[in-house]
Amino acid sequence: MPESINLLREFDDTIINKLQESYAKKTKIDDLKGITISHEPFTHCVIQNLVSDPSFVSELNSEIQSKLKYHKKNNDLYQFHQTQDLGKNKSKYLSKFRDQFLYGQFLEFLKKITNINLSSTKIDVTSSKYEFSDYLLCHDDNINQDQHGRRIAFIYYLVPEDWCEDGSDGGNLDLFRVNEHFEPVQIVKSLIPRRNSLAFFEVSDSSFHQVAEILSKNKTRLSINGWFHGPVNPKAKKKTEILSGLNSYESVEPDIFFEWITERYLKPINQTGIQMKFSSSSEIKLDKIFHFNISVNKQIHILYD
Ligand SMILES: O=C(O)CCC(=O)C(=O)O
Ligand SMILES: [Fe+2]
Repeated sequence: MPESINLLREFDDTIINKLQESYAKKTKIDDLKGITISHEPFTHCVIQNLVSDPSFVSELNSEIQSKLKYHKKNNDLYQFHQTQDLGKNKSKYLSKFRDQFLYGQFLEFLKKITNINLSSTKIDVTSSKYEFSDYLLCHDDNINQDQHGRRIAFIYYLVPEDWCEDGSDGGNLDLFRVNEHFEPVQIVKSLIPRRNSLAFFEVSDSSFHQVAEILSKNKTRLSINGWFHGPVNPKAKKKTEILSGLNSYESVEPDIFFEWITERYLKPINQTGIQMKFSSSSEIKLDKIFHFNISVNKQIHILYD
């Protein structure tokens, strides 16, 4: 195994400057040493042939498929398999990819191109596996955060070499245009995953995307993906959606709140656990959160009063 893995071939300053300029001025770059930057529907970048050593790519591919544990994720918004956060995983190739590449060369590259002061201590990393009929419906990756949060989403693809270029295997990363209310309205770009390529984009209130359903019955869409963190872009702060006529939670009297919520959710220790789980997996299921004796009518009355 090589001592260090190289992000692409070496980049000289002329290339870095061109990429920086394209990112800042929203001009298009089409295949500059395998790198493409486009701004429709939102700024995104694809780097082909990311890791220069092909044997590293196949070792990494076999290692994650044989050593990592994938858990089924399934609800009405998605269906695929994913590992836990791999921040502390010690597998040989994966840890090299994470520590030398993501926390090293690639972080420096991203900071220069995007001009964002990305954190050098917090990168979320997981691996995802999509098989026949799996999908991930439209979402923006943008979760409410105060000071620090997800800034750059990245996906490194380890699909088989023969993943169809015409889209017939499915699994495109579809990008949506938003309307004036920042609602996703239409797919205007579809990125076909390619082995050893990496896509990244800035997380914002308009970065809506989805993984289209996998159509291939025998190919696996494997990836290493996650988020680089940094100071939250104030412009990307999500507006809290309050349905018209629906009271905001601040207007619910404390007494009513305590009457509703079951005791276990009021214990600080449980709240800390919930917060940690939610921060790491961005989702949580809270069983029996309301007392049974609170009637549906009463709930509706309080909400819509
Ligand atoms: O795999 C991809 O192309 C995108 C994955 C994604 O959007 C996510 O995991 O949030
Ligand atoms: Fe996403």
